Amino acid sequence: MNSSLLLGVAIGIAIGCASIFLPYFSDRNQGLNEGCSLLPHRHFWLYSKRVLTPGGIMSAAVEINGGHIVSIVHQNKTPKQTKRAHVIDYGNAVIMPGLVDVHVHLNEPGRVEWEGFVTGTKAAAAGGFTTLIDMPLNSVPTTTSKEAFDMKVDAAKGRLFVDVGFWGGLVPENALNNTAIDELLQAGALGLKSFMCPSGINDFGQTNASHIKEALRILAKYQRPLLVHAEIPQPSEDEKTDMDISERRMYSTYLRTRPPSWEEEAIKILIAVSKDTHFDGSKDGAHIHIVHLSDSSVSLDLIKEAKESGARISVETCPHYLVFSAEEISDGDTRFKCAPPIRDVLNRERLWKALKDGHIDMLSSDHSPSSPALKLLEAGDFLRAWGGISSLQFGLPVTWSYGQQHGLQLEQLSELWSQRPAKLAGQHKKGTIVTGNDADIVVWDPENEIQIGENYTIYHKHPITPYTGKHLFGSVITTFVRGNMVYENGSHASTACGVPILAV
Ligand SMILES: NC(=O)N[C@H]1NC(=O)NC1=O
Ligand SMILES: [Zn+2]
Ligand SMILES: [Zn+2]
Repeated sequence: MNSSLLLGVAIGIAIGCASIFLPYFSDRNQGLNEGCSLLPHRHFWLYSKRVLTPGGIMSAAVEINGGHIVSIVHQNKTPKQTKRAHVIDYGNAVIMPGLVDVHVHLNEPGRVEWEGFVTGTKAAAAGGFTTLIDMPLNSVPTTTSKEAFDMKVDAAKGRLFVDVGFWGGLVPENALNNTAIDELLQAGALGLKSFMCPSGINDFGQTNASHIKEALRILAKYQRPLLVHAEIPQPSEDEKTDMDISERRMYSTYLRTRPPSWEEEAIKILIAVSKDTHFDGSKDGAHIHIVHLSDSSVSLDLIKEAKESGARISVETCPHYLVFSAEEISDGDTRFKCAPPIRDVLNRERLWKALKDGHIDMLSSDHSPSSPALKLLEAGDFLRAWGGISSLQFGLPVTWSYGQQHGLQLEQLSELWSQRPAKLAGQHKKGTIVTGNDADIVVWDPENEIQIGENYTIYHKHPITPYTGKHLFGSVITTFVRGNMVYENGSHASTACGVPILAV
């Protein structure tokens, strides 16, 4: 045999072997970045008797390849394991879209002692969240310029266990500067966020109607939303400046300082502003999203009316407004301090009704922790403590457990936590289990009982939370982000392979 023939035979054998083993190799290795996933496969099937799809909950197998959902097969049996694709049979556990939280304060760079990309996204993964959208405060600098935005994205690289997008900040300093806003949006901000009252952070000032109107003009062009903390301080008759600590410890004092009229006034102005946002003949208009609605009375009625008359307005509420009530908050227990405040039981029950009836579009955590000292737990001073509740990891079991008592179906819960928030953030490949979408999935057991406490690992930077001691239903088994198994039963992937999501 001459040498060229020998070479030909050798190549032939090599190709033959490769084609026999190629499917196996490609499954194990193609696109697989060591450490990103607890599962050494890129091509696999997830099977369970309860897969939540837009067509309902069904017994099905979901095929995942290269980070995407490539098929969904309605079947009553687990698929056969092949050399090409690995199969995980989750039995009766629920397979549903990973949760998307559009309102999280990760506080990095600059205030990593409050929370951070690593701790926050590990908590998210353990709670079944696959995408977070980070607020432009309380990091240092606040995300109000292109430079600050680029710093934020740089700080996030290699530190994310789930995917994270970013809202830019709208403040008086940039609101009337079209170039600055353009640059922020071109850098990749998914939309803007502003406050109509003091934010608690010095370099994030409050905006007025003119600032908001000017920003909406630019946002409409990009078709990205403006998120607004809708409270405007109202003059009050019993405003006292000389309260002693015993008065400042009372929850009723704090509640009186931020009445529903603050929310009402802001929402009235936003509705008025939103009426004419069809700038330059644009037919879609700008989108205003009201964050963390607490008042379910006049404020909610105003929103309902505006929506009925065609305004492009959406609204979120948070688990703490749905679970707790003013009546049960002990004086001095500043773990419950947030803004707007948690109101009475009647208010809470009306929020549930609005959620069930579809008047509230989505849920978000408003996870806004601080370092423990700032919560002033010892003094219990409600007026001076940091306002913000730490809760990111518990969103799913909390809203499922209390939602069940209020007749909320699993399909509705998934719309509120995944489908609608993904849409708000412009993430059309996320939020639903459909062919072609990112394989962002949570597998969980809705019947399993847990207690937030000693035997429950909290991954937030600080464990301080008003949910401590709560008995809940629902435990997360596995979380997949773009096909990477980033969390399973108490373990995270060794490498942080979540990516910063930039608007294009
Ligand atoms: N700055 C900040 O995170 N504030 C948040 N905390 C809170 O309770 N409401 C908010 O808007
Ligand atoms: Zn807010
Ligand atoms: Zn917030």
